[in-house]
Parts: sequence; C-alpha cells; structure tokens
Amino acid sequence: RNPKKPNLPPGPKPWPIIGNLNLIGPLPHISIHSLSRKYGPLMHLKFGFDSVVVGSSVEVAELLLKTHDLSFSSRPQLLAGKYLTYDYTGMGTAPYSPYWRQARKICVMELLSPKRLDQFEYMRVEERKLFLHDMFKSCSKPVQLKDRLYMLNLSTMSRMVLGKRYTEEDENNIVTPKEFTEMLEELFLVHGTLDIGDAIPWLAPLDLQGHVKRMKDVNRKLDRFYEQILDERYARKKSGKDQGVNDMVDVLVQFADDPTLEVKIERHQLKAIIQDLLTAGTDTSALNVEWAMSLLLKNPEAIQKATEELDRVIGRDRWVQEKDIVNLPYIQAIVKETMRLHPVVPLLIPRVAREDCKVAGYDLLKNSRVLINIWTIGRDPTIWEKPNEFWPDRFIGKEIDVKGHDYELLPFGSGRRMCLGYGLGLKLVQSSLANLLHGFEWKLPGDMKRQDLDMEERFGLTTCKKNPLVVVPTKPRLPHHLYS
Ligand code: HEM
Repeated sequence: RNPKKPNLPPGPKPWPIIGNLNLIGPLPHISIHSLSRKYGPLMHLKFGFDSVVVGSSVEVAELLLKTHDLSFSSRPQLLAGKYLTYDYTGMGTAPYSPYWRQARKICVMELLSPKRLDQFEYMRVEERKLFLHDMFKSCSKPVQLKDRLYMLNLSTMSRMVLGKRYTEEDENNIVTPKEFTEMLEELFLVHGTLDIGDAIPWLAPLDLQGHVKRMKDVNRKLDRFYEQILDERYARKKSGKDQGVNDMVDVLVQFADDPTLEVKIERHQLKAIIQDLLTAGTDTSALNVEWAMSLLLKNPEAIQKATEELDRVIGRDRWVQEKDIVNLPYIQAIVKETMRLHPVVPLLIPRVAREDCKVAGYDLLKNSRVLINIWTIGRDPTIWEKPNEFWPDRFIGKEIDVKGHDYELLPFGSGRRMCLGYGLGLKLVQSSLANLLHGFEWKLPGDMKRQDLDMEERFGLTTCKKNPLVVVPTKPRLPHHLYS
C-alpha cells in the first residue's frame, strides 16, 4: 500500500462525478442502512465530490460524537445554509466558530433554559387548551393530526418567540396567517430538498432544479417580516416604553446590545436565530406525536395501558400538566419508543470534519461530512430485544434517556452540536400526546383496520409519514366543561 494514501473506512467503489449517489434511494437512511450491513459501522461514501463518513453503531457514534466531538463539530456549507439562514449564521448551519459558540450559549442559557421555559409555560398551556377545544369540536369526525399539531406548535412558538400568535387574524399583525404559514411551509420544503449543486459544485451556478431561486424568494419575504419585528422592538426600546421580557426576541435584543459580549451579534444573525427558534421545534415535535399516535393505533393495548396510567395518576377531572410527566413513566416510554423506531431526523444533521482525524484505525479527512444513522442504531438487534416491535415496556425501570448520553437512543443527537431545544421539544411532544390520550377515545376512520394503517416514511428535512395519519376522536373522556 502507498503509505501516503489515507486508510479510509470501507465503502462501495464510487463512480466518477456522482460518486455513490446512484446507491442512495428516496429514503437515504434506509439505503445507507443496507450499505452499512455490507461495509460495517464506519463506512466511507462519496456524494458527488464530497467524502461522507457514516457511523451506524453505538461504539462509532460514541467515537464520533464524544471522543472526537470537537473535530466533527462544524457543519457543511450547503446552498440552503447560505440562502436560507443568512450566510450560514443559523444555529444549525453555522460553522464551528466564536459566533456560533456565543449564540448557542445565549440560546441554551437564556432563551431555552428551564427557568425561561417555566416563564413561558402559560403560553403553552393556553395554546394546548385551544387545540384540545378544537379537537373536541371535531369529535366523531376524521382529522388529519399532523396539520393540527403543526398549527398548535407554530402558534405556541410564535407566542414564545415573537410574543404574538401570527397564526390568527389580527389587524395589527404585519402578515396575515395565510402569508405567515405559507412562508414557513415554503422554507421547510425548499430547505428539505437535495440540491445537485451541493454535490457537484460546478453545477451550482446553473441552479438546474430552480432551488436557489426559490430559496432567495422565500428568504426575501421572511426577511421583510423579521425586519419589521426587530424595528418594532428597537423603536419600543428607544421610546422608553420597554415593558421588560415578554418573549424570546426581547431577550435576544437585550443580549445583542450587551457591550460585554465577546462576539457582537449582528442584525442578520439575530434574524437567523429568530428563524431557528420559530421553526426548529414545530415540525419535529408535531411529527413525533403523529408517529406516536400511529404506533398506538396499531397497538391498542398500549393505549389502554397509557390511559390506565393517566386515570390513576391524573384522574378524570383535569388535564395533564407539564409537571405531571415525571409521574407518567409509561407516557415517557411511549415517546422514547417512538423516537427509537421513527426518529424524525434519522441521519442527524450532517457534521463536517474540521481537521484530519484517526478514528478506529481509519483516516477521516478534513472536510469530510459525517452522518450518524440513528435509525440503524435504534433497530440494532444486538442492542434491542425484538427491535422492530413497538414495545414501550422495554424502557420501564431502565435509565436510558434521550438527552445525548445514551448512544443507543439519540433522537436529539449528542455532543457540542446536539439539539439545543431538546428540553422544549420533549415538553411539546409529551404534553400533547398525554393530553390527546387523556382527553379522547380514538379510532381509525371508517372500516379501516389497524393492519391497514401503513407506516411508510418520507424523507426530507424531517422524516414524516408518507401518508399523513387520519384519525377519529370518537368521544371525550373528561367532563365537558374542561373542553370549553
Ligand atoms: C421533538 C423535537 C425535536 C427533535 C426530534 C429535534 C432533533 C434535532 C436533531 C437530531 C438535531 C441535530 C443534532 C446533531 O447534529 O447532533 C437538532 C439540532 C437543533 N435543534 Fe432540534 N429537535 C427538536 C426540537 C427543537 C426545538 C424545540 C428547538 C428550538 C426551539 C430546536 C432547535 C435546534 C437547533 C437550533 C439545532 C442545531 C444545533 C447546532 O447545530 O448547534 N430543536 N435537533
């Protein structure tokens, strides 16, 4: 062997130009799962000209996300990051840098800290009540759960981040609910697309798929919205009518102006952070609840166990509150089991190597992209008994949690780039799910049998059900006055 040639991890032989992209189907985590069975848990692929390293076991995940976390704590510079997140200044797209460290610290310590989440809990409670009231009005009719949950999370995040529910008609709002939801929908859609220009950079200027144009268009619209929000805040501050901290933008503006900050946060960076806060948890949390309800409808005995627990711990005369969740181990187990079987970000967000690095005897080169296939890890038969079965009891009495320390279950990632909103994400998922189960009896529409409910996936920025779940809340379980 040429001693200078790097000892790359095993992988399929790449084609010129396209590399191994021909082996990647519409569900990349499944294609990569099949490849890793042949080439092993540390595998090397080529996506166009980019080297991609995939970790598919607990041991390799720990090496990449813990032992060598610092070497892999940057993000690749993809077109979406440039055009949709203000030149890579979103929290999820920013390279490892003093700016990213500073902004992440503010988000973790100030915006999403347990204390701040408690301060804004009343907003989540109010939004959930409206959602449950709407669900009550839909009793005995089929509902598309994902859309409802998405709107619940969007209203909640819109209030916590911007101080207003932009999902509802209000003549003082700067955008109509339709404009607001359409802008964000387009943002998700175009962010989730795979652009050929990312894999083959000399094709990027041609914008063959028209993605860059769409990215610029939606960013222009969103920018006007964020500009107006910031203008209003600064005007209020200047006028002396500042009323303290009412939402996350208030906190951000306060910190951005702090002269003691090591790195100054510029206006375009503020807008990127606002966008992250508004969007990162809405879809992810809604999809987790949709997957959980789908799994439960296929396993009615689990619904029975969950409702028994709810009746015993909460009783039938009130809703479930966030602080009740610690006393609901079966509900927690359902959420973990759902995240194990259907992680909504199955390959985590790609990282990038900041330097050459030796891992498990192989050379991983600077600028390689790093993916962790948590879908494979979640179904690994050497870790999980009956890996493909929905069996929440497997978590009862076990210490495994989803907070990034147990490498067999990483729905929020781990290490320096781990999800910074996991605490909020868990609250949104657990409390929506618990109250849907506590508040209603459920069935599939018409004569549909549980065997007929498909669990096919669609890959994108987040992995959702290919065919959205339609379900019928047959009747309320609690006294009627609680739904008003
Ligand atoms: C159930 C809900 C959620 C799930 C499943 C989820 C999942 C994830 C995952 C897998 C990552 C990538 C981690 C990695 O690369 O190691 C991530 C990153 C991120 N998440 Fe979440 N997330 C959720 C909710 C939220 C919420 C509520 C927020 C904020 C309000 C949020 C903000 C972010 C941000 C900003 C990043 C990028 C972090 C960085 O690169 O430094 N997420 N999330």
